[in-house]
Amino acid sequence: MSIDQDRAVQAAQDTVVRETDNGYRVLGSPDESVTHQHDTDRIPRFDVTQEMLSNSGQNPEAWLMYGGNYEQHRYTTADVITKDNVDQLEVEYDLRVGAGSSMEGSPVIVPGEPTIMYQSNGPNHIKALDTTTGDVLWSYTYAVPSDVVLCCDDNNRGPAVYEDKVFMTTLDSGVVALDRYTGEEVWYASTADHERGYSATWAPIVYDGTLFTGSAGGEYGVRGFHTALDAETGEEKWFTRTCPEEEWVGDSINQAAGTNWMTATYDEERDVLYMPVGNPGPDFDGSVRPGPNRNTCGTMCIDAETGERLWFHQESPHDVWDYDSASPRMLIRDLEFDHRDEVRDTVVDAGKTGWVYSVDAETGQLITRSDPGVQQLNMFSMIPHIDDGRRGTFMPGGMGGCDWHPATYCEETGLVYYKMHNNAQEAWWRFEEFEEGRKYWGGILEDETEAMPDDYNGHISSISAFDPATGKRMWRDWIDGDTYIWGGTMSTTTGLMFAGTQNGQFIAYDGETGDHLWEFDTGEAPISSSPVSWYDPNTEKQYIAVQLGGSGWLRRGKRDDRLVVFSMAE
Ligand SMILES: O=C(O)c1cc(C(=O)O)c2c(n1)C(=O)C(=O)c1cc(C(=O)O)[nH]c1-2
Repeated sequence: MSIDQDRAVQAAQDTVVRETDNGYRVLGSPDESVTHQHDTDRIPRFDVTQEMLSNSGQNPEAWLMYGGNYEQHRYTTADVITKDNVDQLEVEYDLRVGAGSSMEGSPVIVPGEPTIMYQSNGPNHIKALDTTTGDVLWSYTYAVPSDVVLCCDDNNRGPAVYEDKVFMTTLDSGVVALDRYTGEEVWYASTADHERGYSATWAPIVYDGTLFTGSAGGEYGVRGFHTALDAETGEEKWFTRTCPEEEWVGDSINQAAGTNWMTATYDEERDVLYMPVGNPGPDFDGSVRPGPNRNTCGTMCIDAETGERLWFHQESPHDVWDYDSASPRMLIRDLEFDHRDEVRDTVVDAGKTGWVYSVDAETGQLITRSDPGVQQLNMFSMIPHIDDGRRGTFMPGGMGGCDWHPATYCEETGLVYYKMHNNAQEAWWRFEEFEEGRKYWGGILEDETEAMPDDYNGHISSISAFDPATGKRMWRDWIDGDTYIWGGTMSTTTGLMFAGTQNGQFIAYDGETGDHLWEFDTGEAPISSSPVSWYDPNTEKQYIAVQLGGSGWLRRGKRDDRLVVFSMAE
């Protein structure tokens, strides 16, 4: 298939390379935001309605939001690809996107003639593509200011759509709304001051004309918040701080962190949001913030209408390990807890601790905590010292367990599938003065091989299937050798589960047994993203799209940024 490859990299060619002041990443952003238009007439003109969004998870032809549906199941009802034929999956096209940047995102698929994909990547490039040909119809690059500070790369994890617009969070803690037919800017809203250390890296979510977005910057002593904007105008509807002032000691609330830097889950029946919440600030030195540090490292439920905080489930009280709990929450309705003779709507997540938690959607009470997904050592049992020279080894290290990586709930198998990081780290605790816009860690983490526990099994990652009702681990696949997984999972109604590794294997698993049914070799391009899938009646094919390229905190792997689309004819 011939694709105009130049169009795909055009957005990247607009960039000028700059160093961020923390010296961590090189940003390539133009001085002014740029739109390139190509065949914009090819994009069918119709509103993406609330009804379409609400039905996204059940519509095999769509993937209309980050998690596939508001419950964030990352599951498709498209059924052309099965356990029997998955080994015949073929590459439909392989597009270089040319940003040389973080590729952690997950595209959105709007069905139509033709079906359109909105695909974004760091630093704030977004494109509209004709999914049948791979042609870029427009592209847009946001002018990221050069003084943004980022803990973990210039990430962008995906767009959101609503009616005639497409939305993207921007690295300077903002949201930009574009005309989804032309790629032209409609509005921009800043949600916090990026010079103070705030940023934004996740995909926003829209319900009934309201866009929900959050805060990143937990490593810079910011104060985490969630906010709702009018999707039509960008005007603020409400703004809620994550951590309650009355439950923090003294001034420590001003650097409380507790950011929510991954996409919130919307519960259409209760009209509430379940939000992942990260570490308290500073990350390691807990002595300057006595107490449990509510509401950090856990799940927060808030009223979507008012922003009022309703309940909080904490996974690491008074955290000193950087145990963010960022992986998107999955809402599983009417989950049967046979051993308790109960049926509950349940919010499921895994934190960096390495456990999967099932909590009651109504009250936030813990129902089940799973078997561990990885090896655990010294967690919560060490007493951190801040006098120089004292340090401690703990496992999982600060990368998890499960970091930001989204999981999938397969309605067919009834299991949830989590990627987890199996590494030990050493933490050094030290006192640091807070300075606005500078890293505020209160210590450092080191990834030393001597720090590995005696019984370390040598595998950096595992991927596991858990029963969310019992917490039982049904299977676990230890990833071989020195490679690891740093992306999300996706499942299908035919019982398949897909995930990619950092040494470039894209794997189709039998969701029931964990057997590898098919592997695609990307030529060592790492996979740091989460796949999506859809069926296109125009071509009578099911597609799977996955972004390739480097990512985030680990910053390993080639910056070989591509979008690969696989297909299977009916
Ligand atoms: O506290 C925060 O605001 C925040 C933000 C981010 C981010 O925006 O990517 C990460 C983290 N924390 C973090 O703790 C972390 O481990 C992490 C890994 C990654 C990545 O992209 O691989 N981002 C982030």
